Amino acid sequence: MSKKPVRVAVTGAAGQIGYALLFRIASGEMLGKDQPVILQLLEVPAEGPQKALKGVMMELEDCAFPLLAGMEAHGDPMTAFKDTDYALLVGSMPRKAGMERAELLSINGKIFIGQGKALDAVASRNVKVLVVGNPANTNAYIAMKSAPGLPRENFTAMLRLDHNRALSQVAAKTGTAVADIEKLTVWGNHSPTMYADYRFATVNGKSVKDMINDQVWNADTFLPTVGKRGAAIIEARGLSSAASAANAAIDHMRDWALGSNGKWVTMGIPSNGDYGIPKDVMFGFPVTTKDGKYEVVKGLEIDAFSQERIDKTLKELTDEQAGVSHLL
Ligand SMILES: NC(=O)C1=CN([C@@H]2O[C@H](COP(=O)(O)OP(=O)(O)OC[C@H]3O[C@@H](n4cnc5c(N)ncnc54)[C@H](O)[C@@H]3O)[C@@H](O)[C@H]2O)C=CC1
Ligand SMILES: O=C([O-])CC(=O)C(=O)O
Repeated sequence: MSKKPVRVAVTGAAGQIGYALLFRIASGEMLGKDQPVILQLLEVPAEGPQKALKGVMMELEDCAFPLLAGMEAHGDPMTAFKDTDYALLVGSMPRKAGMERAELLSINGKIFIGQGKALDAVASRNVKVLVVGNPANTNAYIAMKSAPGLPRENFTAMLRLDHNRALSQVAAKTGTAVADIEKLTVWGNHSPTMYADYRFATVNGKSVKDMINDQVWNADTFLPTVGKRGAAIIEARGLSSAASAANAAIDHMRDWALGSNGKWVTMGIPSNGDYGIPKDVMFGFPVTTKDGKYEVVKGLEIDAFSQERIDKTLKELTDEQAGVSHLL
């Protein structure tokens, strides 16, 4: 018997990430090739974005996806999020060349108050929320704090693009395949302060750290390359990452919903105090996922270099949090 459709809300659905994301959700790449979906699409309630959204929906229709059980266009989160099981909060302004993501907080932060409240009011009580819109960690924190009626662990921020970027850099450096690399993670904020950490990573059981054996490369090449990759894409494309961001959103939601089969993945999640990160800070952690739940990988040794990096990215996040406390 075929499965009951689930409801997937996507905001910023007519934007560039939306365009790279919706077709893959509708084709079953996010929730499985046997899971029908109903897309609940939110755009700004103005003629231009709504018209563009209609165009995207016409194209979705023209794909005749067997798993697309329905789709709706919305201009109000209170209707867009009704009974939704999954919410991908993408809609917000992207940065331009020369900006840091934190600079978007004053523009984008308030979007996540209204959307958090709407999720609180109308979404499924089990809704899984992924915030993509930047600055993603603090926007996710804002949404979580605006939705006190929902479990806090349902709110997550996207660090998966950073995780995937780190995987590709490590694969290139070691001459190995990304698929063979395990136990890599990215700690902290989706910003240049993030700490991509391959100390525990292995390729077919061999230590990546031993294979690379070059702390200068780690500190001076790897970390800046991963940390500033978003800016490098903007510099090259004139627009911020879209297809790779959509791909990471699919990876994040797929693993959360369907499980990571014991593999480590990185998710931005509200801290429970692990590794000394204060409760509720929306922080990138290594997690494993199973049965729709994530669990932080515990007991990892944090050496002095790593602690310094973790402290730096934590400080940035607590500063961002303090900057929005008057809104919450
Ligand atoms: N966390 C991550 O790893 C990444 C995050 N991003 C962020 O994702 C966001 C979206 O990026 P793009 O799709 O490239 O931008 P875009 O400008 O192409 O599309 C954004 C869309 O959101 C819509 N929108 C704006 N406010 C909205 C609201 N309140 N409700 C619903 N829709 C709204 C706009 O009308 C627009 O269609 C940006 O903040 C960007 O910085 C981008 C790449 C990676
Ligand atoms: O850098 C940006 O502004 C977009 C983004 O978050 C990324 O590509 O990592």
